[in-house]
Amino acid sequence: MAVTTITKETMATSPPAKDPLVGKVPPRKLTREQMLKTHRAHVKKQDLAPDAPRPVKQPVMADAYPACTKSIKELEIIPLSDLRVETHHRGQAVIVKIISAPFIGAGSVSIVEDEFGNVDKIAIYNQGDTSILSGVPEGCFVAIKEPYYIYNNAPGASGEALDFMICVDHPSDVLLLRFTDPVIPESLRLGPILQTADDWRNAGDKAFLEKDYPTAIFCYTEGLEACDPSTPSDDPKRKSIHTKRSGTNLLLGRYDAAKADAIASLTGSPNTDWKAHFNAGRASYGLCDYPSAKEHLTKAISLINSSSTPNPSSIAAVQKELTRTESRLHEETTGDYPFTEMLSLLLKQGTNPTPHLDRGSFLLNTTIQPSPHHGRGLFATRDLSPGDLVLVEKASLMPNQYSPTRASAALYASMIRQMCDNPSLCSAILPLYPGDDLPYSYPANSPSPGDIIDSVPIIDIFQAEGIRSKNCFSLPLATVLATRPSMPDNLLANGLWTHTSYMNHSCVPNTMRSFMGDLLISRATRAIKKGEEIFQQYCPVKPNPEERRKPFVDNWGFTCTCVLCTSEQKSSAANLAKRNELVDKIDKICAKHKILDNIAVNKGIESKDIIPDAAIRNVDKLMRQLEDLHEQEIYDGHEEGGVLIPRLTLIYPSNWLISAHRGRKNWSRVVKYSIKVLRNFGFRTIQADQEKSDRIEGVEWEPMGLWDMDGEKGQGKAAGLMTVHVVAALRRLAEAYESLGRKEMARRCEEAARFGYMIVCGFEADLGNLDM
Ligand SMILES: C[S@@+](CC[C@H](N)C(=O)[O-])C[C@H]1O[C@@H](n2cnc3c(N)ncnc32)[C@H](O)[C@@H]1O
Repeated sequence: MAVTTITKETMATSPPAKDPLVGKVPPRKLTREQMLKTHRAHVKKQDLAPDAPRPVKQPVMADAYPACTKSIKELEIIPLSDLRVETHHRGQAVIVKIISAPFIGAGSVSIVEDEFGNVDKIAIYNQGDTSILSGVPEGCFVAIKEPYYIYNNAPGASGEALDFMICVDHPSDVLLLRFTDPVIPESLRLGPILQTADDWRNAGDKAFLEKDYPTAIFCYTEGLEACDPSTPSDDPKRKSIHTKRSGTNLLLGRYDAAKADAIASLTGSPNTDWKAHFNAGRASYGLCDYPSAKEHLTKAISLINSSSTPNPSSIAAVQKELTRTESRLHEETTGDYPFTEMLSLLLKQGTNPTPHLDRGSFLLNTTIQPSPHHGRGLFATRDLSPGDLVLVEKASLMPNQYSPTRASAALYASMIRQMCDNPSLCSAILPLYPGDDLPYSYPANSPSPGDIIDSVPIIDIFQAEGIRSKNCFSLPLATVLATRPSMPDNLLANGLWTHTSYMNHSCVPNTMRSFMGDLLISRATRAIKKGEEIFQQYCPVKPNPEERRKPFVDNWGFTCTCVLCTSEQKSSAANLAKRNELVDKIDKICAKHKILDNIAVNKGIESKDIIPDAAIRNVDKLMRQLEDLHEQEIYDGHEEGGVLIPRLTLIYPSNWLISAHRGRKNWSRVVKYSIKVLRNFGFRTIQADQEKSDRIEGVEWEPMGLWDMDGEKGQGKAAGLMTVHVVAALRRLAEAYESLGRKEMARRCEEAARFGYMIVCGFEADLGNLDM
């Protein structure tokens, strides 16, 4: 079923303050008949619309509570009749049988019965489709560890009987029990449904053929349990069930389990062991563990070759996997990617492309270390030049969901499901910074999220949501496509890149991030020395310093101390206030005379009108006043080792003036204001220095000077901010020089624009995309 929307439809309503029932056993509950009748009516309605989208529950941080970290064996089993209202039953558990079909809403709601005949309702959230518990079939047994018993309707709602349920948020708080599990009370047990390992294996095979893979896994597991414990561990029956379960786990994307089963199925005979290594290799590939994949696949080939009758089709199948594994290893070690080919692949896929590219991650240029700014950061492991690839990382998680209202819920659901399915992922995801909102922590030296208890990893959904919100990125299908004016800019998915997540923020960073499918590409925007911290912009920065600060405080809980933010703090309050007034005035004039500009932000805004002289003069005058309000001693390189500090509020009027003059083919003015745009983004050009002497058009200029601004002296302090607007200004400059007959300058500007566009898009993309 599709994961589509976030809803709180089945969330408990908060009890009123001082509710006398809180902490007490309810005085009366719905009877078994009432409960089953209402539930069946819901299920019937659901059956009439089986394809209705399945919503996702969004956790509410105010209600956060820790996951159970104890084994079921350590907990006191209590009857359902002991459950107290709005209470987390720490140290206790219930064991119940599911006695109804589930109602699938934001979670799975079922009716359950305990060994004493007590009946209650249970809502299980956050189970993935690979788990039987996402469907909670009637007749299965579950243990709910440290159950949370809540109101299911508003207490005292007029005319309604009080209704309660057990709410299971953390997926590891509920265990699917095997039919013969000794924790199931004797009176509740049905006795084994099937008797022998062969019966269970056949049942597994049947479920497999019906493509009910979670049930197949359940049956194979029962089959393994039913194997005679006195038989040796290399019992062929046991081995064959492991092989089957390995293949099924591979199909479900449960690579950790698939690999463990493959290894458990090794017999010592090349005739069967090549298959075990083949499965282990494919599972390792699924886990992006390419060295291990190569090892297993190489072993598989040598085993096939050593058998008396090597099967050519088996060799071909393994060789195919080995070849692609070697390609991933090549990418991981060299950073060599066919980006243009990758883009064509994304575009070739038609209307519903999958963003998942079969590529490795190139991370060798960076390492995680403690940062003076916050916690841990990413640092360069070697000197990098402007434009160099800093890293390419394949998303650890990235659902194919580009609808803005659904993208974050889809990523949250995928995080939970993937960690349950592949517990080894927990070691990459759970150390990420979760923010400071969790009202509890897990004591050191005792089990905590990610640890395996009762055969499943402990997952805390509130912690996971904190990690999602502090570490995820939004992304288009490809950044180069997003720079096309014709592309809608609201199609954004959400993903998690666990290595890049360690990068701290700077408003004027030394790298720029772009995307290609599910690959995050980061390139250096200036020279970075080995050992230097690497920064990225968490979100596009606002020109106004006050507005700029807000998202970082609100969403990420920090105040930025980059050279731009600290420099701007030195401006007088009076100057900042006057700047705001001028910006308002300029905005009003510009809004009246919208300009034609094909850079990304102006998508869809077009005007063929010639802008009146008076408006141009006015904007020019106000812009000069605005320039004068940027104190030279702060912005013009007298402080901070000669670094030019961006003057972001001046960019919009400079761009407007470029377009206004371009409309009149006044090329010398286009040159003047394009150079101003570059300077206002913090780039020093030789020409910009000459600007005041009015010799703009007579000065030769070295385009690379744009990027390598200050050499050794400015190392780590340069503040040029690379954006698609810089590229657009360079193109305008090139066009203007061309029109003025200055071919060499035009060529150099075009070359600089291409270089900038490579940084913006992550690869050498065609500048023509900016006109599409
Ligand atoms: C994605 S994490 C970055 C890695 C983080 N430093 C860590 O130790 O895991 C984002 C968090 O890092 C912190 N952070 C990032 N950039 C920062 C900066 N420039 N100054 C202070 N804190 C920053 C904020 O707390 C933010 O919520």
